[in-house]
Amino acid sequence: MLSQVQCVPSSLCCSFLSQLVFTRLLSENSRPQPSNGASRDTEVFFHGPVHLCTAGVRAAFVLSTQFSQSGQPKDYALPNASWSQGMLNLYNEFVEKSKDGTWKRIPSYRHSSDSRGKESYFLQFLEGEKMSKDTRLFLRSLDEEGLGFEYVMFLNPSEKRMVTVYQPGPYLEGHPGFAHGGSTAAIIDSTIGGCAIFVAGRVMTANLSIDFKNPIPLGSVVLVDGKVNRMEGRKVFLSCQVWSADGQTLHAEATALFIQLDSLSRR
Ligand SMILES: CCCCC/C=C\C/C=C\C/C=C\C/C=C\CCCC(=O)SCCNC(=O)CCNC(=O)[C@H](O)C(C)(C)COP(=O)(O)OP(=O)(O)OC[C@H]1O[C@@H](n2cnc3c(N)ncnc32)[C@H](O)[C@@H]1OP(=O)(O)O
Repeated sequence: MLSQVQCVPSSLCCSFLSQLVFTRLLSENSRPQPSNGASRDTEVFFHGPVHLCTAGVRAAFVLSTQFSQSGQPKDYALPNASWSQGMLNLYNEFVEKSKDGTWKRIPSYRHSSDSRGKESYFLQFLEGEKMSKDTRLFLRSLDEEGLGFEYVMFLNPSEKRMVTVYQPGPYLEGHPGFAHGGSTAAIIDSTIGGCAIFVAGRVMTANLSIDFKNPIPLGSVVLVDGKVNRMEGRKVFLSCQVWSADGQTLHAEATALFIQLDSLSRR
């Protein structure tokens, strides 16, 4: 139990918010705790050569693979000490909205294979896929908390909508002090990709068009709000907006086309 409290910034300990976060952590984590008092998410590393095959291109990488001490994959879509107060506020807002089932927090793991069987919405996408234990999801590729993509997604199934509470870290810098546009494209793609997967199963991005309206300061918190607008045969049309946490600044607007795949194995 102590290890879970340590995930929450100490300044929050007496606040109502900390109660919410703490309660949520307790309810979402029923995994057994380590007996030695160490954090459940203490990281253990090993190194080994693996082969990554993508679109016919083969390359050898040496990667480090991360596991929680309990042996369970770490869910990165839960609060950690790098999350700002603004990030926690938005997270708690959507956790509240999830209590009646309208919204659903999407767990997030470092490896695609760790997601298999854990989230029924995405089971169709993951079943039958060839997934290596040693590759990493791009947005979860950094070991240190807070340096890259800190985010949590919430799905609204009836609205075919996904929101991502997102805090870009310093390794995503483009212009000094601001997030690189490519990182913004990546979080948009992943957010609407989640929507597209929900409605259509296996999909790939065919087109993504982004208007960058206002730069995103590093360390700020934004809400990436994407939804499916319509499906025509195999084509899934989506749109997305990126707003500042206070809803006052529109950072980016996007439209996208995803194509439903019959099978990834043919490529
Ligand atoms: C997000 C997390 C949620 C949580 C999930 C939990 C666990 C999940 C674990 C892992 C999930 C991983 C990632 C999350 C998901 C998404 C985020 C990343 C998504 C990407 O980052 S993915 C990489 C970039 N992506 C590519 O690397 C695609 C390269 N590309 C191709 O592989 C082909 O190009 C393809 C397959 C797209 C289509 O090929 P194809 O042969 O199947 O289909 P075809 O060409 O026949 O087109 C059929 C109809 O679409 C029209 N059409 C096609 N392309 C168009 C275009 N660009 N503009 C306008 N119309 C277009 C045609 O005109 C025709 O239209 P019509 O039927 O009317 O004639």
